[in-house]
Amino acid sequence: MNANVRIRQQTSKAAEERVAAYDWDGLGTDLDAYGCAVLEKLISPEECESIAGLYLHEEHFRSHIIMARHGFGKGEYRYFKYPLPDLIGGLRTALYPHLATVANAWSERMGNDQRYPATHRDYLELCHEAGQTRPTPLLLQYREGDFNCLHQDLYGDLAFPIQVAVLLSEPGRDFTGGEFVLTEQRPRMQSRAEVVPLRQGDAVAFAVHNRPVQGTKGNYRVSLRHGVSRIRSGHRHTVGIIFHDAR
Ligand SMILES: O=C(O)CCC(=O)C(=O)O
Ligand SMILES: [Fe+2]
Repeated sequence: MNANVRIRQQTSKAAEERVAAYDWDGLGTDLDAYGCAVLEKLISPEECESIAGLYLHEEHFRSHIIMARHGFGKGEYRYFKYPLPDLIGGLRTALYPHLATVANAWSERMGNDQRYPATHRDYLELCHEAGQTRPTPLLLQYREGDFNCLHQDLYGDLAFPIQVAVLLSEPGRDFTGGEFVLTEQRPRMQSRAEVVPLRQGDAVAFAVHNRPVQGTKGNYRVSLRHGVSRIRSGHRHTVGIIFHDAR
């Protein structure tokens, strides 16, 4: 085994262990109740700095999006290339099976036939067979005045229904404003908003587009969007981990 392979395996083991240490029953309960759940301190401040620092190194990325050019808001992001940086790839692989359990329960409750395989490798194979082969993990950068409009990260017919975003900057110190926001549109009802307080290194797992809500007459389906409120001052970086690949 060469040194690179060994380091990669250590990182993915470390990612698996850190992810397994969370209370997944509690996170599942929060996802069911609110459409989101927070994994506090998923990555260390040093790891946050080193991931945010990749932004300037174009060789890690396949594309660069200036949000204002597309009407997505204001700010910018870059999609990582394969192979993903070890920590991000490791977390994507390690988070997936826990989230797939929730995703499968949601599918069943919404009366969908879709079931998600137990490993991310098998899920990616389905994406690739469907022509969705481009990696979706991304690194976002916001400055004062920037914001991210409410949206859904869909990149083709296949969509894994839960995604994760990790805040790489420290609120109050590195930036102010810039809250992570989720909205939930209930059928024939007014929308509900959820603001998710995060510290540096915290991850939020949240519904990508739909989720079931338990009502008095069974489950109904709500439609979600997420975004970021205006950055009032400073700089804010996040890394987004999306489990389906893109067309
Ligand atoms: O910057 C954020 O907190 C949200 C980024 C985002 O839209 C995503 O990760 O999909
Ligand atoms: Fe997003």
